[in-house]
Amino acid sequence: MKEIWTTMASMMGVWAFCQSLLHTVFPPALRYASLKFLQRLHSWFSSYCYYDITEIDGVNTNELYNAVQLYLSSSASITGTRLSLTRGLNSSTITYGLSNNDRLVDTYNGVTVEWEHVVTQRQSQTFSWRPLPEEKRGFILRVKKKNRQVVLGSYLDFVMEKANEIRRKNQDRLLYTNSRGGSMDSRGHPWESVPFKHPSTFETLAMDPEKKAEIMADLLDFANGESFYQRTGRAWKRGYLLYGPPGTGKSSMIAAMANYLGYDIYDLELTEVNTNSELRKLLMKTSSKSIIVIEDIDCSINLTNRKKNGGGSANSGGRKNNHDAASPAPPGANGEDGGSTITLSGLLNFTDGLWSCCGSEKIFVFTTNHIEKLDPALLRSGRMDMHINMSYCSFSAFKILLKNYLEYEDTDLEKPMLEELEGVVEVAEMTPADISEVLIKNRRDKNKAVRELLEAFKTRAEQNRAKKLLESKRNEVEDEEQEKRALDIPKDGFDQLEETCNKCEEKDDEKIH
Ligand SMILES: Nc1ncnc2c1ncn2[C@@H]1O[C@H](COP(=O)(O)OP(=O)(O)OP(=O)(O)O)[C@@H](O)[C@H]1O
Ligand SMILES: [Mg+2]
Repeated sequence: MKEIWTTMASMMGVWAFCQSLLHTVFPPALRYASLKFLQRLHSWFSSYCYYDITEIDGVNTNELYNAVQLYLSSSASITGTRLSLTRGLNSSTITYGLSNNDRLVDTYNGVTVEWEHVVTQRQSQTFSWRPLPEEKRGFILRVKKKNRQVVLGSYLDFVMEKANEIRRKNQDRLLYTNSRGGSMDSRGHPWESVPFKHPSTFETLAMDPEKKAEIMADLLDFANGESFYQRTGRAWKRGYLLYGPPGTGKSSMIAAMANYLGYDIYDLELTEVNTNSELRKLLMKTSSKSIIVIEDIDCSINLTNRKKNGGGSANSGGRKNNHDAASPAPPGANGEDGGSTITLSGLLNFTDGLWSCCGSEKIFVFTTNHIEKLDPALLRSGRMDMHINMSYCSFSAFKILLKNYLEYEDTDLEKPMLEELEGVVEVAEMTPADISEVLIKNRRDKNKAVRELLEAFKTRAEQNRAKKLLESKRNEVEDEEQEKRALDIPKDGFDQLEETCNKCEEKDDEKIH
């Protein structure tokens, strides 16, 4: 034992001597150069290569660093007694990651890589416009040299993609609005956002199950259709027009779509947008995987006809200063696109032009209570690919409401009652909103709720019948009056003609005499 200690002491003495010799013989510059040389020598002979991914790249945050951190948090191989936990802004989920100086091995397409999280103290605060954190953080990726191409070619893209997916899954949906008009916030963002927590889903939506399934399949095809859109040369976007009377579930459908696909919603208030270029800027600042909504489009802008100038009843509830693209621009307007007003043409470009595909995977949804007021140009396929009629409550939709509000199944209701309801639901022409009000009011007493609804259906059905009768009578009377007028016109004309002829004859007679 004593011998070992003696040997160790003498070895340390030799090491200390060598070090002091090195310090005196070699100046610092030479020392640095030889260190570099040794490192190079090591990298030549080593079968590995290393990539540094630092948290801050110059003065900007390195997106890849954040992505790697998020990606590794999903790794099944993360173990250990010390992990770092994070909860991001607008997120209700906690993610965990590698803590300082920990390592993790990952495999991708048969290639093994090793990640190390390195945290060191920042030496001195260099000058910077914004204060830098005291710690320098980064990842070192160790890869076998022969696998370098795989890592640089596709692994890092895969990491970024996976991280985005995790971020979306962890993050609450956001609802954006442009209520600030065209002005931007300090980060140059024209949209304001709040967490989107609407509980509407396709399950809670009362509508014909077949129609519902068709819409869901269409949405899913869209979301999974990247390669299809790429192959066919189409921008990866889709337009839906939801039309129907108030209270039939158009807004609820939008919320259900967002919840189904996990997309954010941009609720575009057209009346707050002053020019086409402002509209374009707003579009540029929308993210991928989002639904851009324009509600009550017939009330927001004059959309009667691109070719005609202004006017039109559609404008009555909307803006006064808009004009059509084809109409002469008012003084001060800079022409069609950069003009000082927002036009239908600008809106069409917004949904279908080159700008509509900035970012990708976007859904446009327009809603209206009056489809007949919309310009056909806006409705054509490619702009509004699917027209969804949200109409009065059908019997199948009614059964969904019964199930949602009263937890009723078909079999819970007696057959005569069910048949009676079936006979009146559709003629009553009540909206799901009307029906749900009755159900909410009586949800503690299911039988009372159904009885009250049946009464409401019958009353409304009766009112509708009376209204239709009155209307047909009014039409009959109008037709009769029109017929009479049609007969009157030639008669009046004939009387006038006869009178003129008589006068002429009298004059002729006078001349002869
Ligand atoms: N099809 C439906 N399924 C389930 N609930 C519905 C449906 N339609 C309407 N409702 C209920 O009625 C309320 C109003 O519906 P919603 O706002 O979706 O109607 P809307 O068609 O957008 O009306 P508006 O044209 O006035 O904007 C919602 O809170 C929802 O609970
Ligand atoms: Mg609505």
